Amino acid sequence: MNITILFGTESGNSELVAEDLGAELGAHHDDVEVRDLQSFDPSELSAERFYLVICSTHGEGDLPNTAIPFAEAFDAAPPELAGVRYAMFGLGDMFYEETYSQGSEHLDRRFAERGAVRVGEYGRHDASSWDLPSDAALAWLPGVLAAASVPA
Ligand SMILES: Cc1cc2nc3c(=O)[nH]c(=O)nc-3n(C[C@H](O)[C@H](O)[C@H](O)COP(=O)(O)O)c2cc1C
Repeated sequence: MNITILFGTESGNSELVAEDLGAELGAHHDDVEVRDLQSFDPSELSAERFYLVICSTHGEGDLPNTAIPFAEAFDAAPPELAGVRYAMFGLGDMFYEETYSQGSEHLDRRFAERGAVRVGEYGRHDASSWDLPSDAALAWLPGVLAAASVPA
């Protein structure tokens, strides 16, 4: 399975998660790439790959800096995403209550509106918890791979 891990971050946590997932998946799959959303064009999304999207929340439930150019490009030229499968992992902080983890949801909504299908549980990490973001993501990963029928 060809896997692309996309991350949107502002202070680096999502990038670290993406790199740790990439290292884990790279041990079992030949074609695993980790890409920052700020240098990934929406037109690159393909049904030939499986996507793990890792994205934090900033401002008041907003996208983090490196996901903003992607969202703007997406809105300017919404891609056709029929056949595209992805899993979503949002980083946030329950301290923010009603905007908890909403950054990733801005991407999730865009993907769904264009016909992509989310696979597996919607993963989340709460910065107010004792868990490290990568530990939470690595615990989330096997269920997603099983749901996507990707060998672990
Ligand atoms: C200025 C600021 C605003 C934030 N706003 C929110 C928010 O509205 N909702 C939320 O769930 N988390 C919010 N967070 C928490 C971050 O999403 C969380 O710390 C996350 O782990 C950061 O990941 P990153 O380093 O990949 O950007 C905010 C953090 C900062 C510093």
